Amino acid sequence: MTMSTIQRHNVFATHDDNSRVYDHIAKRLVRRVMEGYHGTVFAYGMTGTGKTFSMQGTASSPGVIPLAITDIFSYIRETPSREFLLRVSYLEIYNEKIQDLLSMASGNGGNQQQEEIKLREDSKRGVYASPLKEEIVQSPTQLLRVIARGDQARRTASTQFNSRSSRSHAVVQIVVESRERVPAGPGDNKRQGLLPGGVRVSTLSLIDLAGSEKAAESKERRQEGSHINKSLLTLGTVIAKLSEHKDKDGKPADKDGKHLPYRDSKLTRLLQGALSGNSLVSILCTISVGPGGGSAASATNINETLNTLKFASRAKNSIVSHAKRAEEALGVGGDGNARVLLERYRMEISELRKELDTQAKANSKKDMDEEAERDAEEERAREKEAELRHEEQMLEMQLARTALKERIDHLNRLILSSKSIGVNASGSFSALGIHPRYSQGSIRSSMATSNGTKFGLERTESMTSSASTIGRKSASQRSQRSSGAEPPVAEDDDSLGEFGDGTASLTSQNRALQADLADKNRYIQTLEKRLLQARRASSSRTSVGLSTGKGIMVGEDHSVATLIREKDTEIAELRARLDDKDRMLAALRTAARSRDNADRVESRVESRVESRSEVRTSQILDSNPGPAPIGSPPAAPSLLRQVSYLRKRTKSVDEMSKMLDEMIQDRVESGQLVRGVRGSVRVAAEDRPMRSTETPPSLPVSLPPSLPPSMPLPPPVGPPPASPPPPPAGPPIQLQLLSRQRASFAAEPQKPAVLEV
Ligand SMILES: Nc1ncnc2c1ncn2[C@@H]1O[C@H](COP(=O)(O)OP(=O)(O)OP(=O)(O)O)[C@@H](O)[C@H]1O
Repeated sequence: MTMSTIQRHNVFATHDDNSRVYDHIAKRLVRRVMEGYHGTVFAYGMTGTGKTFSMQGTASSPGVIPLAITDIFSYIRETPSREFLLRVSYLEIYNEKIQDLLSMASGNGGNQQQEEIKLREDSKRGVYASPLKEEIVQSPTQLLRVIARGDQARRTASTQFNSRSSRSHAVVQIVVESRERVPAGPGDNKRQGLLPGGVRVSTLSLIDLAGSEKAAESKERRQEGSHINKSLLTLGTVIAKLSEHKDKDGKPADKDGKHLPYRDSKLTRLLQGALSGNSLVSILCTISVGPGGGSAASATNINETLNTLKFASRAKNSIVSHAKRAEEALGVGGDGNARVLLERYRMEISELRKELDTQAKANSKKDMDEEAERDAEEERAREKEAELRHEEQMLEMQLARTALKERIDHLNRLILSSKSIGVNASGSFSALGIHPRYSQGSIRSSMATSNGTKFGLERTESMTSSASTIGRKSASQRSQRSSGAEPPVAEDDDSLGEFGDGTASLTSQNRALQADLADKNRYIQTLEKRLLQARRASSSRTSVGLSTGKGIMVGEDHSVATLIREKDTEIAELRARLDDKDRMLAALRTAARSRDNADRVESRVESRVESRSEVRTSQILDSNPGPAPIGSPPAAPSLLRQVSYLRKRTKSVDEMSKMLDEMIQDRVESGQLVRGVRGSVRVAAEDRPMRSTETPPSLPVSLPPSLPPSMPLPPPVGPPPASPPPPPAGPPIQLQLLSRQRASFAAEPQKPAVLEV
């Protein structure tokens, strides 16, 4: 074979840059790869002839690999009807061992332990190295950076012909996955339009072979050269046989019909698919035509150049590509399809999208729930505010109710005071009426009731006893009735004729007064209800202020304020009427006491006359008088016993007077009473003189319930009687004074009282 017989295709000179070389040998192939064909571009030639320079190029003159990468992404940009996924691997065959340049640490040598990479064969993928790291790249820069990292790990060394000679075969594989885009429907968005279809997988292999070389000086270089030469020899053998023999089907085979020796080297084994016609192949053969070195070197270069040209010629004639576009793989079944990342990613994306939709729905539902929750919170806040407002209104109404109830209680106290006075009057005055000596005495007091507990109990007791004592007549009159049933209170005739027109009794007056007060209470309750209704009807908040002088002032609600003022006026009138009733009761008591005094004086005069008559007609001295029976006076007491009896009575009266003095002194000391210059005593709270029409108050006293009705009473306090009273038949009577708490009546300014002794 001479140079003239060698067919020359796309021969480039030294001054031709890499882009021109790429455009002629690789550009169309790369485009085919993007369309689904397998493609292989490798550089073959003697060491130092520019293989690496042509494949990688320089920054100013990029080679086939960077230009192919540029075209790959340009094609992706120009093909919107498809979507692509790119993954890249980078390996080297060094001394017939496969090294993963992307898994190796940077630097020359690759000392890092790696799992042995073996070549495997798959019906769909063909021959491939495994395990091999693949990196998915999304941009030209990223892809170039990955390849540059592998270049740094590639083994290079200085040789006789190249200061940085490649000592291995380097294989860059770019796997291109692509799939047709399905137009989005009218209701679909852009992403939903990317419906999964068949995925097409193709591989672009860019191989920078090590240069064949003659025996090197160093053992290492010789060993490397041996493996390099062996692999290149096998490659040449395969290509030579491919051009010489075909099987009956026209497929390349050796002369015996056996398969070609691809397995004799890792290089031919890896290039089996490409060399057998399953891939588009482009071979770049480099030779050195210029003078270099000595004559020996020139002779070597010539031989290598001839070998390269022979290789190129055989390859051109033998490598017949019958590559077909890769079938679109549907689904992810099988080992081959398992590598279709685009499908897997698409399914993963679909699943993630569903999950995203689910989360979006959940978020939407959550948002709705949160919005509902916010609405509920706002509603609760409004309800709480309304509740607080209602509570404030209720509190204001409660204040108004409290003020009203205080007035009601005040009126009730007035009523109870009136009743108590009546009871006490009936009890004490009845008792005084029963015992004329006490009713005749000068003890006069007016003690109003208080709400004290002790006093309440005493008052209750007094009221209980009043059922049998109220309105009783004098002892003589009572003794006349003693044989019969106790007359009812309503039949009390004491008051008849004593009270103005003489038609109404004290009880009747009390009942009328209480009925009147009950009516007033009901009216106050009605006013209270009207107040509440007015407050509820009012939309604006009203402020309620309590005025001690004017009662309740209700904000701007003049009608309510008017009602309250009217009520206050009625209460004031009611109070005035109560005072009038009290004065009327006091007048009744005074009249009853005057009548009792008259009866007692008459009885005392009769008793005194009888006593003197008996003294004259009986013997003066009685040596053995004997004890007098209890309950009846002695028929003929001796003078000495009379004297003794008088002393005892005097002592009893003195004791009672002493008790009263002590009580009055206590009240004077406590400030409740004020003693006058003439010995009179008045209530300290009294700020106005007692009117002449008012009845002097009487000191409430009560008799022990065990006191027998027929028991003689001690003499009244005051001027001693002209003659000694009949001798007592029993123990001296002890007056039970009501407790001091009754002095709290002083807090009632409307109830003036004067206590005189
Ligand atoms: N066309 C060219 N223009 C300018 N310089 C070139 C050209 N071809 C090769 N060179 C230079 O020649 C030297 C050797 O080139 P290169 O390393 O590419 O050879 P090689 O064939 O890869 O050798 P080896 O097989 O030993 O790796 C490099 O310094 C490179 O820059």
